[in-house]
Amino acid sequence: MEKVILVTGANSGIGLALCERLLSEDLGLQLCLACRNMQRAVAARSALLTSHPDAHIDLLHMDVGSVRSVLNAAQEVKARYNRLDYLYLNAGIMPNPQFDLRAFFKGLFSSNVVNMFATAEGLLTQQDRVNKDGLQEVFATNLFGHFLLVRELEPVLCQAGHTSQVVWTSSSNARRSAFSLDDVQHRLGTEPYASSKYASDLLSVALNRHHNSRGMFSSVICPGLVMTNLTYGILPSFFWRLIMPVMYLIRIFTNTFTLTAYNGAEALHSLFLQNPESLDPRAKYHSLTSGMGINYTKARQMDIHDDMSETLYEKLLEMEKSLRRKLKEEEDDKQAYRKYLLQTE
Ligand SMILES: NC(=O)C1=CN([C@@H]2O[C@H](COP(=O)(O)OP(=O)(O)OC[C@H]3O[C@@H](n4cnc5c(N)ncnc54)[C@H](OP(=O)(O)O)[C@@H]3O)[C@@H](O)[C@H]2O)C=CC1
Ligand SMILES: CC(C)=CCC[C@@H](C)[C@H]1CC[C@H]2C3=C(CC[C@]12C)[C@@]1(C)CCC(=O)C[C@@H]1CC3
Repeated sequence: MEKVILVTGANSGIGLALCERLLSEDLGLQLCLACRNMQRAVAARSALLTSHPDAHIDLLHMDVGSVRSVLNAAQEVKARYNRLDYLYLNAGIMPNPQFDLRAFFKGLFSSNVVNMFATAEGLLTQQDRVNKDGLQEVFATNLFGHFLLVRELEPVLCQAGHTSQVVWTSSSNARRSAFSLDDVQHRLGTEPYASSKYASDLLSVALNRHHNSRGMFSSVICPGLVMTNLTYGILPSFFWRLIMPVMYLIRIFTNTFTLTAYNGAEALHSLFLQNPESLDPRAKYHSLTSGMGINYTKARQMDIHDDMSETLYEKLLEMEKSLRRKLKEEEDDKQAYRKYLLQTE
């Protein structure tokens, strides 16, 4: 039977490279590219079909940052497929990044230099905003929309006699000190990206606790530093090209500068080949590239407390409940208004 794979944010960067790699591995896959921009989704599908003309590739409109869009898309998935084997939660944003040049130069001459290049700790802040659902945009896109998607897709992910894999594209930028259970959306801080990625690490552990017994397994990967639209938002592409020789040099010391989307998708691809039951639920799987350009995946333990991951899970369930209630009320109001218009005509 064809394996069914859904990838969010599949129209560019690491998501698109993953699709390319999966098709090179196995042409008998049913790939579903879930994207917010259908024009870019069509272009991505065409590019994949150019290298794999016999591939089965569907498109699905989904804005992971919008509750309504996620719910509609999930309905569509359940109507199209009767089971899902892999769910890659890859879409992500880092809006308005600010690079702290002073901290960078200070870090360059400190003993923390390798860690600074690997994690960007202390170097980046972002400006977030509130979206139409009243949620912080980074939280809504990188975490909550994906959480809702998993919840909605439970019937196709958790099926008797079948295992499924949920894979989060997290980051080395994920940091416990950037996250607070009192402010899970990171309304008050300046590192919403690091916070949302740490939250995804916590959530993955909680999902395993609640769903492993029903055949659903969740894992977390880090793609390393990859040249994509996301990183071109931090520094312009011409600048990245200019410092490329330095980047290859740094790679010798960190192995985290994977640099290409193909390399960055290494851990995603490697998880695809593994039995989900054999994966460590508390590990983050890192895509790494050696100084010689050899790709490999390495599991590292995450900095996670069980009680913290459970509290986040409960808070997300609460948030889901109240957003669903709000949507229902909006729907009821609309219907009442339509009825009123019909009566007054
Ligand atoms: N590049 C890097 O160095 C690293 C990246 N990551 C993570 O990797 C993942 C992929 O990013 P990357 O490939 O680098 O960057 P890209 O910007 O190339 O890819 C991000 C993808 O997510 C999509 N996306 C963004 N917002 C939404 C939304 N609301 N609904 C649906 N899709 C959306 C984008 O679509 P669109 O084209 O419409 O914007 C795009 O397809 C992200 O989660 C990122 O945080 C983690 C560590 C390092
Ligand atoms: C000389 C040289 C290589 C300069 C680049 C300095 C910084 C712009 C980078 C150093 C570490 C990088 C990094 C990221 C962005 C660019 C850096 C800050 C990420 C935050 C990108 C998104 C992630 O999810 C993790 C990356 C960690 C490393």
